[in-house]
Amino acid sequence: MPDRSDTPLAPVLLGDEPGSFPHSVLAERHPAIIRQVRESFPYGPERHRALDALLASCTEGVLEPLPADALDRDRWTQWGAEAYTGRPWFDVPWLWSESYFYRRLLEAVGYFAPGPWQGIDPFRPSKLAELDARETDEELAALDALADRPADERDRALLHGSLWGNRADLGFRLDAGRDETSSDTPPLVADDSETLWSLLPPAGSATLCLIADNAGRELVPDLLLIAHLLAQGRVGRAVLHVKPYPYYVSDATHADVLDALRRLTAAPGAAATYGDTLWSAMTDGRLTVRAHPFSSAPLPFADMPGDLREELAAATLTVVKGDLNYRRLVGDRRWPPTTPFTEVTAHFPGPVAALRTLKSDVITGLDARTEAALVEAEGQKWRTGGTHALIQVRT
Ligand SMILES: O=P(O)(O)OC[C@@]1(O)O[C@H](CO)[C@@H](O)[C@@H]1O
Repeated sequence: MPDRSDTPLAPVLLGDEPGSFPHSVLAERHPAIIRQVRESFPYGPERHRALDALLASCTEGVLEPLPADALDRDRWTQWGAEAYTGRPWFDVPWLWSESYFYRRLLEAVGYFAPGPWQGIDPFRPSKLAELDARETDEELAALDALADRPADERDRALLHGSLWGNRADLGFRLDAGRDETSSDTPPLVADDSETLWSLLPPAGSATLCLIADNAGRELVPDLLLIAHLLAQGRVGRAVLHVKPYPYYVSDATHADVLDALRRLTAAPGAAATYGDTLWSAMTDGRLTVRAHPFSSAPLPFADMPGDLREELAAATLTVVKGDLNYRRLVGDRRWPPTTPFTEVTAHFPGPVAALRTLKSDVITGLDARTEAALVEAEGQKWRTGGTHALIQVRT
């Protein structure tokens, strides 16, 4: 991360503290994900053995190097593999070990190797179930009532749909025992939405990059937001950044975009109109989908490569969705919550907006009163419970 003399760097989050959220992800969530994946398809004995080996490695062992013939081995070396392989999963930066876990999981199910399981997304059954759920029908039906509302109400509804859609990630739901907090504190802990709208004036034909997070019930409202912005002329061109391979259980890939798009175009009522807008925008090049390798890198966005930096620098606004992308945007560190968002995102190549529900410890840009009220009401649970959200913008 570039030097910012006025904001000293906070310590990087590791997973080594029993009782902490990162530790619970490594010690409990990852084994649960392996169990879930094992049940998702009738994998044969070889795949089961590889999943067993990963389970042993990630709970009691060390990070093992990728196979010598892995096509992305050099890329992982550039991303720090030599420094971290051979070390216990709990002792390296949490962002690194978590991201590497998904790479190893795909290795275990044969996602990359030539053969029958190549390219089969182990999370697809749960992603499709979510897309097919009754709740998705209900959310899409609500678009009918929106059609007659004033423009500013529609703007707000679609922005908030995309924001709160982030609450619906499938990995999060694996934590069945996580406490639901009820609190009198406002759901939005920061709200720079006025600034966001000022960057995307009507008929301004801005270029928007949206760095997507989860598929299913998050991606659908993300796509609806993009369709709305295109239809309003607030955006002339949009680029949707997705993951190059299945990641963090429910993160969106290109295949998930196509599933979501089909869901929209096949829906009754207004939803199909949004779907048609997106379909024609993809067809004529106003909407493109990108799967840059760095999208699944175990590194903060401050380390993004030059080509991606250039692309994002040319955007009027980049919207960064979700919790993991927030960690990558501000740096996965124990920042004091009042650390200015504008300073920790100074490295970003252009104007950037974070839309995120709070599901991990990292937080910046709070005012002292908000932080104090949250702590008073909930201790530290507001950081990880997914019950609060933020819209933060750096112009
Ligand atoms: O990025 P998302 O989908 O909003 O959230 C991902 C998440 O649920 O998974 C990670 C823990 O595994 C945390 O970064 C975060 O809580």
